Amino acid sequence: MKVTVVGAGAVGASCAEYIAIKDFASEVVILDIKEGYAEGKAMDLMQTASLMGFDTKISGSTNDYAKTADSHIAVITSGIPRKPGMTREELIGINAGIVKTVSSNLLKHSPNVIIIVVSNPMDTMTYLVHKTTGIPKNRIIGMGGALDSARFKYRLAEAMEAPISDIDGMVIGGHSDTGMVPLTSHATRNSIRVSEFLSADRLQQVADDTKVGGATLTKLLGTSAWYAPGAAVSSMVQAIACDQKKMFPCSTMLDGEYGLNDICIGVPVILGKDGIEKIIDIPLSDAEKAKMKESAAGVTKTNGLLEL
Ligand SMILES: NC(=O)c1ccc[n+]([C@@H]2O[C@H](COP(=O)([O-])OP(=O)(O)OC[C@H]3O[C@@H](n4cnc5c(N)ncnc54)[C@H](O)[C@@H]3O)[C@@H](O)[C@H]2O)c1
Ligand SMILES: O=C(O)C[C@H](O)C(=O)O
Repeated sequence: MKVTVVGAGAVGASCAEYIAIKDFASEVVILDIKEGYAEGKAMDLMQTASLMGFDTKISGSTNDYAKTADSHIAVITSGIPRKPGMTREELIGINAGIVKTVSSNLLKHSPNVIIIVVSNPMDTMTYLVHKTTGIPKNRIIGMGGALDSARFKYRLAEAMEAPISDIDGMVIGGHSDTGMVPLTSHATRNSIRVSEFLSADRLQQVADDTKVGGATLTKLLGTSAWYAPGAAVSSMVQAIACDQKKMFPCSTMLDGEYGLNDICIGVPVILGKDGIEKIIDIPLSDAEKAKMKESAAGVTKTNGLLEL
């Protein structure tokens, strides 16, 4: 199983590291446009192999896509991250051109590759890959909900003073500061609804903190986060590589599900060897439906900025 990670920056390197440590892929190729950068990251990571106990072979490439040939899965992390005070949507001007070129180059050498889009604004970048490559929708997956759900569980555990392993919960909708829809009414601690443990006000605070999770970290770090994003991507790559049939909220092209069409937005899907094997259309409350509709309107507005 060969995996390519485009972008050897913070998220790309973290993603490659977690994939290697989990030791399910035979080969990871990291590619970056910056001369020598991917090769350096790959060599540094390979020098952790004997310490961390993995056999995955990691190599680097400076913009040579021939080295990515016959990849099963490719992760696109290339592009600029936001700085404190910015929204993800403001990155579209630079990142759209990068994502378009990168996805086209990947497909020249790996025509059957499954693409995971990470670069922001992620839902719109996922839509762009659909519109410009024309490959089947099961092979284009946007990563956002897996990360947002991990942050939701972190905030729920914090509020309940509970171990995170007790918590289950999911965030759907657009991967933006205002567009995320944390499903507080569905979240549980060991099968008991979290509303049994937390007041409505505290639950609202958890949802609000979850939605600005990326912005909070960007303010603290001066650039956006990488550990949890890298871990989220690696879990999705593993689900596909190992045909796990696991459920993650992912950005996917909708054809009527959730009452939405011609939009990529976060909804629960099953990930297995074919990529997105099923979209799960769960019943939402009227309030959640209204939030999802508003979120979709935001993503559609950003999609309108694309030059297709
Ligand atoms: N979807 C999510 O949940 C999520 C999470 C974290 C970050 N992100 C996004 O991921 C992107 C990367 O973030 P980062 O922190 O790793 O940034 P970074 O600046 O650390 O790394 C980006 C890398 O992309 C490379 N690059 C630029 N153009 C390229 C091209 N044409 N081909 C190959 N490589 C190219 C750069 O040289 C750089 O090394 C950003 O857009 C960020 O907003 C998304
Ligand atoms: O917040 C960002 O800009 C990066 C990423 O989308 C995140 O949620 O960490």
